[in-house]
Amino acid sequence: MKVVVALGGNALGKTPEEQLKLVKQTAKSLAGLIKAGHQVVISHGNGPQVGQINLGLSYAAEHGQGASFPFPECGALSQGYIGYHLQQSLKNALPDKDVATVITQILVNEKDSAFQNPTKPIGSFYSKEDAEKIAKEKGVTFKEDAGRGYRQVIASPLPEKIIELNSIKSLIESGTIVIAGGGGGVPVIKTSDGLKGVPAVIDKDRSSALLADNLSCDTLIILTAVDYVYTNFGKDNQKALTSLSVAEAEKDLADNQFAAGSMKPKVEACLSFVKNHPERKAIITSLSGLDDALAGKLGTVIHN
Ligand SMILES: Nc1ncnc2c1ncn2[C@@H]1O[C@H](COP(=O)(O)OP(=O)(O)O)[C@@H](O)[C@H]1O
Ligand SMILES: NC(=O)OP(=O)(O)O
Repeated sequence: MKVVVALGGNALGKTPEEQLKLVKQTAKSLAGLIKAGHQVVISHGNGPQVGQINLGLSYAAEHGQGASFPFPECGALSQGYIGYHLQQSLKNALPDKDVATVITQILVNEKDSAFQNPTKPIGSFYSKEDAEKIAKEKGVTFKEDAGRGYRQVIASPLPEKIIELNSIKSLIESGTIVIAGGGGGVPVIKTSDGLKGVPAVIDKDRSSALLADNLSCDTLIILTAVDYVYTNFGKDNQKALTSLSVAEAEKDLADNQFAAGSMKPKVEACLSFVKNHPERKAIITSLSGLDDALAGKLGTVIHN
């Protein structure tokens, strides 16, 4: 199997301690896959982390402690922070292997309509009242996130091209375990001066699907906080989906079964990866469910 495994930012806990514990557990499952001879590339989200980094550095700047950090720089910091935990945990699980995080830039289109309609939830969850107050004070946008509260949202353009793809391929060929495309990749545009970061957060599910496609993978695994994709999620009649064909997924998407900014981009990314590729499959399950999902006992499998 050639697989990209994407770890959800929201599933990585709220503190460095929680994140390291969760990453360590997942690294054991990933190490098992690698030991079994599969080619595994790892990516991860950064929604809560990039929001916290941005908030903390903005607060410091507002209090005269250094400069404020633009979003692309915050995205790069989040790749280092989460990549460090993954690198350390994988190295501990597989001492004979080399592990490396590639700070990854991903090209987006500056005319992408996403820049006019922010949808990507970042940072912590707030009550409606607090969200309205902060939105007014700071001139930022908040949206309700899948029944969990209100979060700041930022533009989330589509990933078009992975700038460091050749470096990622070279590292894989040398036998290195690669962590890439973290936080969806730092979004950059082409200018007459070369590449330039833009204030946005790419959806890591979409960039993980692009990475898996570019690496000719047969499998994309998205690990999040739930064991399955559900229809009627959160309602009395919610139903766990063990198997989801392209046609079924398209119908459920049209029926608005999957929340925007959370489960919808995951299902769309899996669809884009498997559609018209009968040899491919995608799995959505929980971080702790990876072993069971690989044994076919848990998770939602998206297929043709
Ligand atoms: N139809 C659905 N099925 C399962 N989970 C859903 C659904 N709709 C919304 N969700 C929510 O989406 C969350 C996963 O999205 P998110 O937290 O953004 O992912 P990530 O772990 O990648 O950061 C789940 O934990 C769940 O709360
Ligand atoms: N960048 C990104 O998609 O992050 P999450 O996985 O935290 O949503």
